[in-house]
Amino acid sequence: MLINKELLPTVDCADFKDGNSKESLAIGQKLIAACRDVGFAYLINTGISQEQIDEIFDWSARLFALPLEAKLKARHPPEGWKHRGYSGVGREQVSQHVFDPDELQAIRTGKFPDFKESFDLGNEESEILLNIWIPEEDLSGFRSHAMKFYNACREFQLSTILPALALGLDLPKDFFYDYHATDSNQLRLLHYPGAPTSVFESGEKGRIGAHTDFGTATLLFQDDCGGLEVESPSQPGVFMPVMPVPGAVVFNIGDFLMRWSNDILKSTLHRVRAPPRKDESRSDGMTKERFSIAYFMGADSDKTIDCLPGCFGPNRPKKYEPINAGDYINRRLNATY
Ligand SMILES: O=C(O)CCC(=O)C(=O)O
Ligand SMILES: [Fe+2]
Repeated sequence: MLINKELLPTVDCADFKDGNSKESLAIGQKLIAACRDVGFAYLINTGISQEQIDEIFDWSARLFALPLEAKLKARHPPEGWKHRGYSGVGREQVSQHVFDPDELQAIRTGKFPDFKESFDLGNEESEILLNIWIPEEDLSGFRSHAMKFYNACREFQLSTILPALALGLDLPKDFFYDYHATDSNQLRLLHYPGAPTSVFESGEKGRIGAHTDFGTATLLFQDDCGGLEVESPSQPGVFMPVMPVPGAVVFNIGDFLMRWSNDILKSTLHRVRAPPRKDESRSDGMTKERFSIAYFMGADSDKTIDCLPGCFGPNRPKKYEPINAGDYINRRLNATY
């Protein structure tokens, strides 16, 4: 069996700088190779400091520890595409066209239902999707700190991720900017509560079912609990643990970029299971809670995309019609809620 290190390539972003050097090109090429071969990578030296990450995890813990009535003051609207605010345990169940059959069966029979709560936010300037905040008096300071972290992710997306993807695909460095200009991104704080280990083992509860992400790409920050698993590129149906690595951010691409690339880049199935028991003799029969934070990068809803230059040709015809980014994402979001 592959060990974790071999499963996910590590891309060191330290030398990317302004994206104009041969080092930047090499980073882009390594990132694209990871997207093609695995769909996932560990990124290091992202410029988002461990201090900033620890700080937002502290805020997340404070938010989810609030009484339910306070969290419900920022309740997520019923429409799936309005991805803002608080969703309580059991509100959302991820759905997927390409399930592995066991997972599909499990969801159909009510097994491994997602046992999680989440809080979503995005660009404060958006006129289409307004953020929904818990009142300041219930969680003073959260709004400004959450936006600070959102902006740090956005800055990394603009300074490094989008140009690196473009360079790795042999496209002009600024190719993706035009499609990601209006900031249609989403920061999602996730909390998977603790529970008796037996309920996870029996399938009465799960954490997040196997799915692919919808958008362009995702940054995923996880605490030290473990449990994230990614489908092995060489063994479909086999899920490999993606251990938390201090200082590393998990990166993956979503279905939108896969389609855009004519399926050259892979949007890979992943899920969160209860972490394996570490030390049986000390187990108190409980699986501990887990926190994670995802930053989903999405294309502007008014942009229409056609197959990326270089991803089609006489031997590789275009597989898909052009599609409007907003239509595509909303169709997927409405299916989960
Ligand atoms: O919690 C995690 O580590 C994964 C979350 C995830 O895959 C998602 O929200 O799309
Ligand atoms: Fe995901």
